[in-house]
Amino acid sequence: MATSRTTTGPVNIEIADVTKSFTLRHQRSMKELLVASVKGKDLSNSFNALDGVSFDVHEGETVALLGFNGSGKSTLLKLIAGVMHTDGGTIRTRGRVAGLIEVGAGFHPDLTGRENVYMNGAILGMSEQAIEKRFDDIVAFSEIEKFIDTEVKFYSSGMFLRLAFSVAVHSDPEVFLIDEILAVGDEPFQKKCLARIRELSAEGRTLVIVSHDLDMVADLCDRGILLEKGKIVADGESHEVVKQMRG
Ligand SMILES: Nc1ncnc2c1ncn2[C@@H]1O[C@H](COP(=O)(O)OP(=O)(O)OP(=O)(O)O)[C@@H](O)[C@H]1O
Repeated sequence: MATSRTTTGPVNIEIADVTKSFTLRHQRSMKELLVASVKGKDLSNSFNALDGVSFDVHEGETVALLGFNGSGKSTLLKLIAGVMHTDGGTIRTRGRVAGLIEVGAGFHPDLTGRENVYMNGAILGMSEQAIEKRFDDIVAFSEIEKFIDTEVKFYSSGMFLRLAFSVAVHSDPEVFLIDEILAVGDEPFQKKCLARIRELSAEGRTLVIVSHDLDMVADLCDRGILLEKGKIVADGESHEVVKQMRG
């Protein structure tokens, strides 16, 4: 069960009135385009994946981003991670942010696991000495010792996850963002990751997690934020918000 935590610490993530829109691209025939231009009809199909989203996350909070498919959870996490930019509003983060957003993202396919650990560690703000010092621990946690000198293009998605998760937790992040990807790990590794995530949370790190495993995230996180069509419709104790989501 999640324990209740104080939310009066410093703000780690500040999200103010964020909007993000995407354009749906349809194949159009020349005739359709011609008719539309004569009639002055707009065929572009832009929609708001996020629409005026605002909330703060305080240091040490554990937050589950909840919502059905397409509600905007991953988009929001990508914006917080800085791998995508907002169309409106602002996002500010404080401290080192480590994001596990897409399996294999940030890894270079032609480099070996070892080379990617160094590259990824540097991207996450670790010095070369810090990576050297933690290298053996990183590899041991990932349990892919045998493949560490293999080019990662030959890795399975579970092996990517193992290495990426291991580098991220050893980079000592203040803010840890995780999107669904734990699902590609096998059960023993998922359990090990969850135990490590619980340790990070007990140490007072800030976590924001997206998962469709509602019972797992509700237990892991104190707070749940429910998105529906890009808007926040509930923000409260995680089990309560999951209950609301399930109707
Ligand atoms: N790069 C993109 N280009 C166009 N549309 C996008 C892009 N990324 C996301 N979308 C759209 O934005 C909406 C929100 O997507 P997002 O991936 O954030 O939802 P989600 O809540 O994470 O969904 P899921 O539970 O299915 O993973 C969806 O309609 C999706 O199709």
